[in-house]
Amino acid sequence: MTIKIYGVPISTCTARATACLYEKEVDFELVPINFFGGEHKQPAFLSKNPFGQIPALEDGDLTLFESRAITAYVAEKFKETGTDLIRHNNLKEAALVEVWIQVESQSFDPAITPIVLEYVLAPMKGKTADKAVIDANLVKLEKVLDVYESRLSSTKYLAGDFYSLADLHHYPYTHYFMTTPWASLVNDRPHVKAWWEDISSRPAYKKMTEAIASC
Ligand SMILES: N[C@@H](CCC(=O)N[C@@H](CSO)C(=O)NCC(=O)O)C(=O)O
Repeated sequence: MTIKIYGVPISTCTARATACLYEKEVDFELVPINFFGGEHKQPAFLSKNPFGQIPALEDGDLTLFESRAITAYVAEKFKETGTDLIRHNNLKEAALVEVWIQVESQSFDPAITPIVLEYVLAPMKGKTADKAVIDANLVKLEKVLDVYESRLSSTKYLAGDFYSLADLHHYPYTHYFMTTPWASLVNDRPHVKAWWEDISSRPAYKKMTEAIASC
């Protein structure tokens, strides 16, 4: 049974889910959703995600939504193959992976998302970016990245000296953020820069960006 991902490659949250499948080297079918045509708000998709947001996953009779729940499922289901993303044989390491998964979701994502949505998505919709929103969230993002700089001065990756799902979750929004005029927030922090260069050199990231570029 092939796993299906419903979404579009340029969608950051779809990309988070597909990056995990690429990292685990799991075959899947991407079922395109006509995002700009509003298909994600139609009954057929709402039956997969009542919140009307992409991505959704189907694996046999299981349907999931929320990209981080999807990656957790994939990482658990395929924990014995490919990259160990969740450190399932080491309780302490697994707990630290969860800490930094939550940090990405609760602190990093809320700061970086508005910047990317304003700078990248707004023009796609013919709108001008709201500079006040960008400026306010750049301040928040700097504070988060200062914590990352400190953490990454003592560990190679966020959860420890091993790559994990916590690092992978940063792929999509950081990918877009690095195309904005504020990439220096990453590049001016040596340990954050080294971390980003390391994790974005992985094949899974390259496959994710190739899929985005193919749109
Ligand atoms: N917490 C969820 C967010 C999904 C989401 O915002 N999806 C966007 C596209 S990705 O940027 C989306 O579907 N937006 C349309 C909408 O919110 O109506 C997740 O991680 O899967």
